[in-house]
Amino acid sequence: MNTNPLSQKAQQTLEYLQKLVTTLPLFQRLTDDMTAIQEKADHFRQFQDVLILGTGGSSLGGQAITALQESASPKLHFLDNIDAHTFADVLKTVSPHKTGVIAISKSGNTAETLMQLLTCLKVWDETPLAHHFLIVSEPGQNAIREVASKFSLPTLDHPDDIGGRFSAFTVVGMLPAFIAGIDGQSLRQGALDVLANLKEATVHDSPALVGALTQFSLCQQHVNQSVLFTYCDRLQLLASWYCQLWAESVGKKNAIGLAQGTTPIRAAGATDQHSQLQLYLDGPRDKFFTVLTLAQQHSLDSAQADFFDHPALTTLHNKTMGQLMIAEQMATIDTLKANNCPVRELKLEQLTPRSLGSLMMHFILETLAMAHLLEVNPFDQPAVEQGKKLALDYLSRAGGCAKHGAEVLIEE
Ligand SMILES: O=P(O)(O)OC[C@H]1O[C@](O)(CO)[C@@H](O)[C@@H]1O
Repeated sequence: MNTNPLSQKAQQTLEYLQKLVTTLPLFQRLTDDMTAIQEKADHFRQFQDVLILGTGGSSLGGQAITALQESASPKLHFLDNIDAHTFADVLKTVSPHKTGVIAISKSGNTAETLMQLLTCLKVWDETPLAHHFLIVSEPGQNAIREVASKFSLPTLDHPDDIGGRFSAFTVVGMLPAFIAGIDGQSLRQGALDVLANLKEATVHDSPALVGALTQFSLCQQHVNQSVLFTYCDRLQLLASWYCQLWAESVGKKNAIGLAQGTTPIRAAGATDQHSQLQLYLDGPRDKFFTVLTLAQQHSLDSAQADFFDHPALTTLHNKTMGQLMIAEQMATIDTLKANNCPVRELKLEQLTPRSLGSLMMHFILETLAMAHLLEVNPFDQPAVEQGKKLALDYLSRAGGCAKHGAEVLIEE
């Protein structure tokens, strides 16, 4: 019997994950019928533009998945904020008669999403609303369902037993995926592939467990930031999705009130080599790096530079942009290693719906494993409620914004 405490924790965490696979709704629903979602998606595919309202887990999964959209239409606009300037800019570019609007909110009570929806309903008031709008929310009574009922808007159910940040494989991610023409079944298959491997895994060959254990051990040594460096623009939104998943799941107090968690950070290669890398290599040794790379980068025609003298140009001669990207991703990994920074590479042979599904499921499992190791509940987010209540309180009090010196510009 192994008496090393970390080995024991590892074994318990693996058993926890393997049990979750057979019990947790998130994993059970991966083979659910998607006919109703596909039908709604077919309807929305007729539009030129589709606005997807919602925030956090009701938006980020869809954003990460639809980054793989190949077709130009319909154009999807994920509006996940309440910056009226951005909202107005998008509204200027779309014609209500040619645009569908989908509002997603698990709880149905999120102020930001409700404000977005109420704003759109006014703009679309000369269109048949039931044709243009769709509401996705959990069953039962809530604010967004009251709006749906008042305006006779069609609805789809968000599963009530799958939390927002874990919902990318449900209607929340699948509906945008189908609208964008992405093969949602393959995406789910990628997730199922990872679960099948987990069922057979040991503590030594479960990538999710090994990833969580590495980060758990490092965070005992005050390495409490987790940088996800993506070398592919289409994976930048995956990094945003990952940040919410990780932050809301592991960043909280444990049963005896001790603050736990590591801070997720997004970095985009090669761009952020010219912005953040200096700090990463030379600054505080408090970061763990995951470099997400592609084995094959997209390539345009090779550059012609043999008629120049400067070595910065001649080095590029006959080389493609994809080759430069591959060289840079390798160089970043090796430089991090050379500077004794803890780093791992997650390499995708190809970026497809199936490989993306596998990657997302890997991160979900790694997050659940980390929460188990830290002894926190991965499924709640108690601390954010305080700010939500206060914001509504300020909103309802006249002059509340002035307290912070903020002003609201009202445009007629
Ligand atoms: O889907 P909902 O209920 O609108 O919530 C949106 C997001 O808000 C949060 O509750 C945090 O504020 C997230 O956990 C969630 O993904």
